Amino acid sequence: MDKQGDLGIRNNQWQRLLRWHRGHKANEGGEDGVNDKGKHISLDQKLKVNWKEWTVDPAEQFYYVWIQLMILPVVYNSVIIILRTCFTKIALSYLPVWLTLDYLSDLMYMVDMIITVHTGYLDQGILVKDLTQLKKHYLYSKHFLRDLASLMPTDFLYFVFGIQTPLVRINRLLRMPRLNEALDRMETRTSYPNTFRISKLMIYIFVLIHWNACLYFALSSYIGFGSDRWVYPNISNPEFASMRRQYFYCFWFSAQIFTTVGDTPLPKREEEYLFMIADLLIAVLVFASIVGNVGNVITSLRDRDNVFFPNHELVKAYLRSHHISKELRHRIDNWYQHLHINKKIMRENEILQQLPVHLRTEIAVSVHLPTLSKVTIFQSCEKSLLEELVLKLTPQVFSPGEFVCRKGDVGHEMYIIKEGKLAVVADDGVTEFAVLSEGNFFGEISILNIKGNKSGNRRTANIRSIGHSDLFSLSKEDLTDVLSEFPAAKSLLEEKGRQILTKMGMLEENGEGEVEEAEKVDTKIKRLENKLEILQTKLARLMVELESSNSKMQARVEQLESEVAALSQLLECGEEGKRTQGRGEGVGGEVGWEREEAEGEEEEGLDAKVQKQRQREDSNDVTKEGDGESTKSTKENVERMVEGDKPGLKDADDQKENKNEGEKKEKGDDRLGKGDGAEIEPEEEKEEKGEGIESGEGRGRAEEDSEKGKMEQKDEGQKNK
Ligand SMILES: Nc1ncnc2c1ncn2[C@@H]1O[C@@H]2COP(=O)(O)O[C@H]2[C@H]1O
Repeated sequence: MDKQGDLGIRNNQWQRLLRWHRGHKANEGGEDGVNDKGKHISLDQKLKVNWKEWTVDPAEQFYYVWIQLMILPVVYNSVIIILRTCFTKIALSYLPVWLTLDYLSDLMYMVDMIITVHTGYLDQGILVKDLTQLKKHYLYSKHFLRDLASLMPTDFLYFVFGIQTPLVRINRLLRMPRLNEALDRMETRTSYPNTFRISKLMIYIFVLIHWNACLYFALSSYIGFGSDRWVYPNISNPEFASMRRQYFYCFWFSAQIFTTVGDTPLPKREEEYLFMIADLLIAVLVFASIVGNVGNVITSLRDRDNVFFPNHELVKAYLRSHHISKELRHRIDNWYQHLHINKKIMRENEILQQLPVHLRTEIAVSVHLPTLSKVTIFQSCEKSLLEELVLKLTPQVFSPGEFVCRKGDVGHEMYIIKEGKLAVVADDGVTEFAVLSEGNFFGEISILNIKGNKSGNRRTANIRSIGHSDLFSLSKEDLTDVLSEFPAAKSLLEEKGRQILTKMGMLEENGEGEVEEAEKVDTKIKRLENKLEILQTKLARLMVELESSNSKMQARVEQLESEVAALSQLLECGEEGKRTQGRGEGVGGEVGWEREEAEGEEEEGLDAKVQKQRQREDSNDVTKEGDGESTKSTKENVERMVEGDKPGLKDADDQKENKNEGEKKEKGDDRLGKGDGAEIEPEEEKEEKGEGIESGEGRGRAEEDSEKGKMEQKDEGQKNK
């Protein structure tokens, strides 16, 4: 196992990947990068800028730095303008300083406009860098108007209101959105977003208290210093005369209103009441936002901890409720403690889940590369495979004395040692056969299906963690995936496993033959499965064809039905003509009516017969789709049936003249009964009789009936004689 590190060092893809990663880092961080051809790009070359075509990428560092610088003039203006306006003494005492700072901030505002006009913007995800387009984009935007208004030379109003009124520069506050942009960018970049958020909130509250303090002083000056307990005390009093005292008193008063809501001197005048009401309303909001923000920060810190480390409190409560032994609880507590103290992050995949795969891969490569580069089997893997592999590793931490796997267990994963020492121990748990350390791997034998392995998918040894050990586990499925694409690594792993198995005497000699046989069977099964799949596809296709031909046949049957209906109508007409004739001849009307009924029923029975016959033909002749045979035969049958029935009817007509009513009725009923019976006959019987017989039977019976009639007629004639 220790020799693993020496193998395959040359041509090591991991090392190359590591070098590539480091090179990447150097390019990102270093002043002087190394270009593709390996030549150094000098700083001079980098600084050679074509100013006419100079544009700024908002994602680059220069823009970030500039926008951070812009925080200064914006904050300066938002704090100092109001201060100088309300505290005239402060304004006049440091006038040269203020004027210098004023115009410096104006200069920065101007430069900011120039930079903004050169800053590219994204159009459909592509950075626009064309200067004419950039100018147009900025000049027609509302930002330009705002920036222009913030830089209007309102200082000329000093000539009207005097130098002690810096309020004329209040338009400089229109650049506040730039401050927000800068803070937002800072928040996304900072490593401590919660601290940053709290600091930002505190700065906003500070500026608010500052403004309130300035206004309080201005209101006190307007009402008269020291005129009541609420306003600023008399400034002629030396105790309250100094500029510092003036400002600090006002700031304290203002902070008192905002924080200890209501615990301030009672207002005396309406102006004071109005000021207090406005302040108290704002104070409520400030208080709410402080509580809300701090609450958010605490929650997000807890969330972060919960994602980084599993929730210990919950587990503790669970263990308590289930009366788990003290010894086991102690072990669990130690495990948590180890994770927290050593900042072991177990849920990497969950934490990085939101990132796109390529970024996750890069992170995984940079975090786990040093460990994996020490594992021999992966040293000659292709880069893409390694990247895939690195995403499949799951970190696991084991405490001292804990068993990672026990002999005889079913193996589901293999392990790579990141840190720590583990021992291959005998069943007594003490006798050590081997010690595995960083960069070694184990647990592969039971998941590799090594030919001739007597233990099958069972663990061949006990593995115990000597101290705390950090492992990566790789599931059987993931390993199989990777190895199926990388047979060299597979045979290396198998070879190592085979060596161990031979040492243990757990490798069967003839195992290979059996395994080969098993493989052959496997391939055969696979082939059969493939064939079955093909057959299934063919069957599906045939079913579709059958369905389409069925629908065609149905359409045809309908057409034929309509034809038969037309034919029977024609027949009816013919019969009716005859009947009228018969009636005219004085034949009994009742007999005629009964015959009509019988005919009607017979015809109905005929229609149904034809339909059934066709349906049967349909089902028999589906495959003969389009050959017209079935249609033809159906037509013929229908015609035959219609014709076959006719003589019967004719004969019956003849009989009517000679038979009495009762006899005639009986015969008509018989015939109907026969027709009905044929209809309700079970399908199997009909099939047995055959269609030809069925249609011929109608005819035969009619003929029989007519013969009978004739014989009876003869008998009667003889009797009469
Ligand atoms: N003598 C040994 N030396 C090193 N590793 C071993 C030894 N015996 C067993 N192992 C490892 O311990 C693992 C236990 O589970 P597996 O049988 O899956 O795979 C085994 C091997 O990777």
